[in-house]
Amino acid sequence: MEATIEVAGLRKRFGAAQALDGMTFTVRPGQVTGFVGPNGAGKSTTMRVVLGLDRADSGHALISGTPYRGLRNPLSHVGALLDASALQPGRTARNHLLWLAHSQGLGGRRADEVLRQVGLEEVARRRAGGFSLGMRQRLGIAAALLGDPPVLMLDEPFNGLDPEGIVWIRGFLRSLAREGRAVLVSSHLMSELQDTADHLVVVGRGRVVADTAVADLLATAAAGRVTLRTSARADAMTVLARAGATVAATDRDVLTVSGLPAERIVASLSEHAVPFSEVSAHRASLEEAYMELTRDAVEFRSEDPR
Ligand SMILES: Nc1ncnc2c1ncn2[C@@H]1O[C@H](COP(=O)(O)OP(=O)(O)OP(=O)(O)O)[C@@H](O)[C@H]1O
Repeated sequence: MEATIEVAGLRKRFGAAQALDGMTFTVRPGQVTGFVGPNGAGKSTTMRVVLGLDRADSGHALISGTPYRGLRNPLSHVGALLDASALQPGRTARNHLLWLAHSQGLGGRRADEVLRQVGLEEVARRRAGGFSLGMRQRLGIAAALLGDPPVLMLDEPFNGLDPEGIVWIRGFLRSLAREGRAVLVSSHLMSELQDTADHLVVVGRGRVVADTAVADLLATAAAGRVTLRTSARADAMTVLARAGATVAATDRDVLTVSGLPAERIVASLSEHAVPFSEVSAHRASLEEAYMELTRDAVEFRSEDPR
């Protein structure tokens, strides 16, 4: 059976709040899938339902074709990081993992292996209560990896990390996916998933707003746009607008031009002796693509029920 997470038609209400409203998507192996949406969109609730910690009112959630409760030795099928602070502060990192391993019938050797994998071997015998948030996140990921599961689910693993920690998690998630695992990572910041996610499931108000390959999303967002670097921004804007282009100022000396092919941009600027140092196909950022994707869903973007 292929390593997957399948969520279909999940609905879940907490009092007046419809936390999940038909949530449906599939997470495939060999990819990092970003699970993105504003606070309260239903990401954590979905993960809790997948792990059998919350019961959905309707719909179903399967891990590699089986409901969580039907899995034998669940840690060897799915690893999860839901809350990095969920540990006994008095226990050492290693004892925390040994305790988890033994509770699941796994050997102690795995504790040392995963500590090494996440770069915590030097602090393995220090009490986890004194760990920084970044170290706790690493320990949480180590715990998720104990059973060497083909499916991983991490809720906001970037939260509170310094830039070095973010770079580490990005590389680590990519390597886990390269090993063929299905990796689902939630975030409320699209920018965190840049250079990490291969696929995106964008959610709002308990349902999927977009389910797309990152490459397709970026290509659509970049379509037909050209980046122009010039020290004469005002002149360039005037000349290109006259030539029929739509021009937006991106940075102090950078313009994003649409509606005019690169060769016509070069010709117009040269004709009017406007200096420029770069004309290139625009590379959209994930953040930019996300804004484009949700542009028409203003209601969704401005939503913050808390
Ligand atoms: N145990 C609960 N009791 C009551 N309401 C809840 C509970 N858990 C979640 N909710 C509500 O369900 C909705 C979805 O919350 P959820 O935490 O799943 O969103 P999220 O996308 O994970 O947000 P965040 O990024 O803030 O974690 C919110 O309106 C939230 O207030």
